[in-house]
Amino acid sequence: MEALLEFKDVTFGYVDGGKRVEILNDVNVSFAKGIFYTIIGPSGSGKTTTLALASALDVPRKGKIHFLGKDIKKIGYSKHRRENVVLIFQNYNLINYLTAIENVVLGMEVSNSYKGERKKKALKLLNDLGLTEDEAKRNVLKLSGGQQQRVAIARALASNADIILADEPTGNLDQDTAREITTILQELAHKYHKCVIVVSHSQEVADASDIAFHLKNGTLVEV
Ligand SMILES: Nc1ncnc2c1ncn2[C@@H]1O[C@H](COP(=O)(O)OP(=O)(O)OP(=O)(O)O)[C@@H](O)[C@H]1O
Repeated sequence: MEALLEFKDVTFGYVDGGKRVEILNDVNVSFAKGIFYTIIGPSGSGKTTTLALASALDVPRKGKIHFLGKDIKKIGYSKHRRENVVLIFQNYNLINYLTAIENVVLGMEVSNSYKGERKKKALKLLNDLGLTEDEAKRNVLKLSGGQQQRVAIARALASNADIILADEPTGNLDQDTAREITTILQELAHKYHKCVIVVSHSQEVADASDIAFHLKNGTLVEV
């Protein structure tokens, strides 16, 4: 299977009190389209840091990250961030004073479609993810947590990025809603052919994924 995103001997750490603390040590891992991955591991092991590197919010101290075989340094970190990856967070990160549709439209490229068309496409995505038209037209603060996370997922899908990164996307949800969102994350990979990489503390989310990695002592190991 063709690798979409590859970590090649990636080492990264932070300087803490004048001392460098390595978080990832020579990590080699590759991610493909159409697959739902999870990264689990103890608190502070570097899961969020791994997503930050995948999205070029941070850059490796040693080693390289490739997108479709090309070093993202050569692609350009901001281009990679803008075009190839999109992030979903535990607290949804929606714009509070806008409706669900308007939030999804914000995730789209402005390029050549009219605003009316973009709104229609946003409504279709929200419908596909289980929101009614009435809910889609509502201010996002008047939606439940699970519905807000669906809006965040619709916004991610609207972006056309191949890689969807999610940091604890079910962390604020009750068990049933968390299960529904997990099923949607699975669909992002299997139905929409995205490369989905989810950081989670939930064993249930890990069990639902195609490939689960355990991050411990600076290394990712498939479990
Ligand atoms: N900007 C930073 N500067 C210094 N240290 C940092 C910085 N960001 C993270 N760290 C440290 O790096 C380590 C890994 O952090 P990270 O957030 O990646 O862990 P995590 O596995 O996602 O943890 P959790 O499960 O608690 O969210 C932690 O010890 C953290 O304190």
